[in-house]
Amino acid sequence: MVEIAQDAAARVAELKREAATHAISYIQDGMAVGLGTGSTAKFMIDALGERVRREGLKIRAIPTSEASAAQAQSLNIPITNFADDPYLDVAIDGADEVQTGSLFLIKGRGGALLREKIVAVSARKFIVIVDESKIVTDLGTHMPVPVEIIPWGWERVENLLRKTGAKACVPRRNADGSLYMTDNHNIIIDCDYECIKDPRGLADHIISITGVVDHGLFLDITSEVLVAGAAGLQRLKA
Ligand SMILES: O=C[C@H](O)[C@H](O)[C@H](O)COP(=O)(O)O
Repeated sequence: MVEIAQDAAARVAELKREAATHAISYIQDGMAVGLGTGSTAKFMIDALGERVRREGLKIRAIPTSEASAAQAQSLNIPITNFADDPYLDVAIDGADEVQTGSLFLIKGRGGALLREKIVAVSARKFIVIVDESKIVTDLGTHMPVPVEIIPWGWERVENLLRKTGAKACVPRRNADGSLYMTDNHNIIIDCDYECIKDPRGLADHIISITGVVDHGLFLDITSEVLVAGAAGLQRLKA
């Protein structure tokens, strides 16, 4: 039983690596690049670091989390900022769910949704890299929508989030029971909708709540999705 689970996890990791490896072919000398967060983005940053090392690829990067920044620095990928690079040529990131057709996403399982969204909307091209298990017909099927909120008065915001149609709203916690803190020193409420029929309406409702900083619905942002699956690599375009 344990071995079967390990095999399945290894297969998924291989697919993530495949999507990540294809994505870095979009990156060329001189580009400013957004670096995502999570296990798929980690493969992408590793592969990018390898191109910097072997080919002398000259790029500048804005990472979407402290973890991705540390990884990029360890691989000698130069870091830039929005003062020097207000627009990025391309950003590459993973996702928790991708809706077929619309290419709307749920992101933020790793807690990096806010910086990820800032980077994604600042990029001329936003490339999403996933294994095929992330593709859904309706958002919310497998994942809750993470909502980043300021810590002060969070219980009030949680109450209001329950009124957005969520079946459950759960503050994210660390293993020791303390509230999980994002890199921006905010907290996250995971809202489970089971099946989101009106993503735009829901996004508008959530963002209208004072105290909400942002949410993990990424609508009308994605340029292309690279999906690695058993049958090979598929490119979904907006
Ligand atoms: O906050 C985390 C991000 O949105 C990740 O990109 C997302 O959770 C996908 O992560 P993974 O590539 O590990 O499945």
